[in-house]
Amino acid sequence: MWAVETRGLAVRFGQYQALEDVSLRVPEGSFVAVVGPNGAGKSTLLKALLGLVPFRGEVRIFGRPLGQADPFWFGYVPQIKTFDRTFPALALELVVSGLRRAWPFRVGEEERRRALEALGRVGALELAHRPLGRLSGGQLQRVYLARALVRRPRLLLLDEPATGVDRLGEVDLYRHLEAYQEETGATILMITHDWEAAHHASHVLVLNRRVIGFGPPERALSEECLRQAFGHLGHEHALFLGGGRA
Ligand SMILES: Nc1ncnc2c1ncn2[C@@H]1O[C@H](COP(=O)(O)OP(=O)(O)OP(=O)(O)O)[C@@H](O)[C@H]1O
Repeated sequence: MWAVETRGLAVRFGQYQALEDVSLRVPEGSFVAVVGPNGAGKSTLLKALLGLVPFRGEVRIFGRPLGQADPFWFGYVPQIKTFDRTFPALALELVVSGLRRAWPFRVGEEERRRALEALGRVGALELAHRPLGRLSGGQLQRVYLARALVRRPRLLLLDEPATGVDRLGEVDLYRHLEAYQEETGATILMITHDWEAAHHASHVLVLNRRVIGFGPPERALSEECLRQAFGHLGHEHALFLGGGRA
């Protein structure tokens, strides 16, 4: 079964065409790195899959039209660069909000247990009772990941989850994701600007308003695809084509 299937997906913001004719079939259990230049429509694609932006075309999730998909199938880590740090809440409450459709003003025992387990899973148990405003960028990323994992999603959509995370934390993050995937068989789509991470994915989607390439890293990240997506081969890409930084 396809975890995600899109046909002719298109998103327009006023006069601006952010995505055009995106047709994709993502196999269940795959780990897809989504790459492309700034403004390529990567975040917009994830939002369309979540039904957060209006689109034309067809989206099916695990075989069902998007409108009939169970919201609890999805786990989402948005870009958190614009997070409001004055928002008065504890990390634990943010994680519990992943189990609800509304903000949890009271946290039940079972919810607390599950939230603590999710925080433990991403190595952030000690952050549970910290106010969100006192977390570093990398710590906040972990808490958001715990929030996405707490509902044990079949489809995990991650928008640059390693932003603000140090190199060691990044390796740790990928380890947690791999462990979750191994345990549950979940499908993961992750937007990244990290070529090394893309190289380790099972599939790479190279996006620039349209699908430039989709397939195993060695095929999707061919020189031709990167040239089409980025218009040139910059320093990083040349490095990557040389076999990555590992
Ligand atoms: N709500 C919106 N209203 C109007 N334009 C938008 C909206 N959201 C995104 N856009 C535009 O659509 C284009 C794609 O944006 P998107 O955030 O999907 O790109 P991206 O590939 O995720 O970029 P980045 O790598 O910089 O995060 C951009 O030109 C952006 O300005």
